[in-house]
Amino acid sequence: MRKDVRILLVGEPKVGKTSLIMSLVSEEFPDVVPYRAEEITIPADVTPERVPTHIVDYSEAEQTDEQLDQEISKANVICIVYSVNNKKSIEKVTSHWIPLINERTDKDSRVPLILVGNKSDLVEHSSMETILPIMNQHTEIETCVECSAKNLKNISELFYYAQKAVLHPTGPLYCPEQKEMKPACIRALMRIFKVSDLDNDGILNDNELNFFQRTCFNTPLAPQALEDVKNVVRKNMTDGVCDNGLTLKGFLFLHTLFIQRGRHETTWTVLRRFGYDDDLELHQDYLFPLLKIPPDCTTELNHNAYLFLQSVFDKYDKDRDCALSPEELKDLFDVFPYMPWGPDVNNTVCTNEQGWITYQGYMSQWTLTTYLDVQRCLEYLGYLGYSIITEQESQAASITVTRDKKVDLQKKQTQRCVFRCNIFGASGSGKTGFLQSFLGRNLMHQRTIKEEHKSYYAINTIYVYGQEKYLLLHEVFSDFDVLSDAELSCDVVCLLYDISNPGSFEYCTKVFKQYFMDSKIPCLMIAAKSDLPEARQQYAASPMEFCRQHRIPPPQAFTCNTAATPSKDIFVKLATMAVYPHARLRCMCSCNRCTFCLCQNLLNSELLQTVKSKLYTVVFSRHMSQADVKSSAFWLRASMGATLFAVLGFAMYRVVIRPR
Ligand SMILES: Nc1nc2c(ncn2[C@@H]2O[C@H](COP(=O)(O)OP(=O)(O)OP(=O)(O)O)[C@@H](O)[C@H]2O)c(=O)[nH]1
Ligand SMILES: [Ca+2]
Ligand SMILES: [Ca+2]
Ligand SMILES: [Mg+2]
Ligand SMILES: [Mg+2]
Repeated sequence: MRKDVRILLVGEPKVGKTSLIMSLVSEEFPDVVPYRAEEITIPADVTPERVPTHIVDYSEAEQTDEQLDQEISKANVICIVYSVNNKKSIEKVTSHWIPLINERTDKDSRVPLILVGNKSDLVEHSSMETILPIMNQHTEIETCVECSAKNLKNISELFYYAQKAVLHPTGPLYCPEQKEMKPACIRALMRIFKVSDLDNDGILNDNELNFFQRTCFNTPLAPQALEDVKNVVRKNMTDGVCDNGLTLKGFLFLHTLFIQRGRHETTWTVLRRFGYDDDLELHQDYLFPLLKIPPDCTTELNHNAYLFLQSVFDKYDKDRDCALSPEELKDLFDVFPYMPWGPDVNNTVCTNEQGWITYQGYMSQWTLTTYLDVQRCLEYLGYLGYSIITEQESQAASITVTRDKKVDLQKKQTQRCVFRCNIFGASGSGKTGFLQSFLGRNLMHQRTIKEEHKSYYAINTIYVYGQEKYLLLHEVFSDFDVLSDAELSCDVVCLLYDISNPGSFEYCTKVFKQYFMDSKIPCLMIAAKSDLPEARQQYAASPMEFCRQHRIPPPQAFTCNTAATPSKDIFVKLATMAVYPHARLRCMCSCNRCTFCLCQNLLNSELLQTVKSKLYTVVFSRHMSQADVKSSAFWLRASMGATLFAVLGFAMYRVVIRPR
């Protein structure tokens, strides 16, 4: 809504423009007036809509055509004044004033016009017969009014209409010829109905109506008023009220009624509360509230946002099978102007046997959007009416901006819940297979995925030391020239090669040397397709040697060519490395230097005793100094902290390497 209103009065000389203004201000008819009144500003608190209002006079005797043009382009609403006892001044409305104004304003942003018939005290008859056809012909005419500056009739009304024409224009809402609401208005009200229909049964019951009323007008409806509203609808249509609640049809009828009775400010209040601007588009400020994200920080949904999204899921999972069928999904996104999730989403998150997005998959996808494109997430939550339903200031209240990653590293702890793993590998090395196994899909299943529905992301939850985290895998396109910052900044790097393809390891070594050798991001080498016979890699060092030279954990065998669902162990390892990148694991036997590592959590527990007795080892880190390496006579490598759990029952990877 506009923050102020500028009303311009135009018309033939001597029709009484200046007198109208003076009468409004002094509440009495001035006998003598100047040609042109000074511009006056009425302060917000004395106007009915509480918006400062400027009133501007025009006089041909004092102003040039250029000055008039300027005033026309500055005006928000123009009153064309004629005198009811002066035929010529009426003719001039259509022959001169309307065309002049239309020429000076562009078609899309036409200013509303008000036809003002002054000096009604001088005649018995009304000019409406002449005026109504003009009004029907020119849709930009918002309203017409007859008044008298002399006996102060309809003066304040005139200015109120003018103000209202700017603040609550009927143009976008209603088509007077068809006597019905315009499609854009109906669409907006349908969305509002759907958002307000909290249980998605197609009816606004008393609770939902009261919530709606409270959100829009800040007061609940009295029980009697609620009944009255329903009775009005009942009287006018058969299916407007159902099970003692308002149907969509009834809801739309009510608004048509408001508008037809000239109470369109009611409909505007509702529309604005739900984020619409004067063109009935969702306002940019509504969809994209300000949210500052400093560099090296990531974005996650907070607890309340997950609760809200859960309620949305429950609302649309009508058959309660914990998955959204295509129809249910379509129903959910009905409040969006477009379908936000394409078929690739089904290959980014977990689905059920039918290939439908499960509850877990649904939450994962929201988490992904929040992480990768928080603006989009804000937009989506806006369509769902997040701020209205949760009674928050804006969607920004749903987002946690995490602490700077550098601080996390320094303090050696993190509150984050979402971690990103970028996967590099030569073309055909099995990256997609790796991503899909994270969603529990083996090779057989993966073959059913259409190329055009493929996703370069996979996200799922994983437990890291008993805490649920989201791990986001991203397949980096193998033919890159330069890597974007997003592809370089992640929490853990996966270098993946195909053990059966002798040329595929070299690619990993190149990527590693070029981008990650000197970075602090932990790296893990994946020996993919481990079900196939191993070929000797065409590279100076074997993968094992390469890893040792560069102090990264040894290659991890992986295959998704299994009958059952692929194992999750590798993803637990990755997630652990991502969550605890600082875990410069040292000696776990008796050196007491394990100040940072995960075993700190376990120090006092029996678990550690078990670990100690079973594994007198140095868990390897590539941040470890040469001295550390040499001093250990016998050491065993495993992928960082994951080892701890690996020993305690998980499958474990161990290599014993002779000291050099
Ligand atoms: N009877 C009657 N006379 C009016 C009314 N309004 C204005 N007049 C008279 O009409 C004459 C013209 O009024 P103005 O207010 O100067 O008209 P204007 O439209 O401002 O004229 P310009 O500034 O020359 O364009 C004056 O003599 C007013 O007293 C009215 O409502 N009734
Ligand atoms: Ca309902
Ligand atoms: Ca379902
Ligand atoms: Mg004047
Ligand atoms: Mg691929």
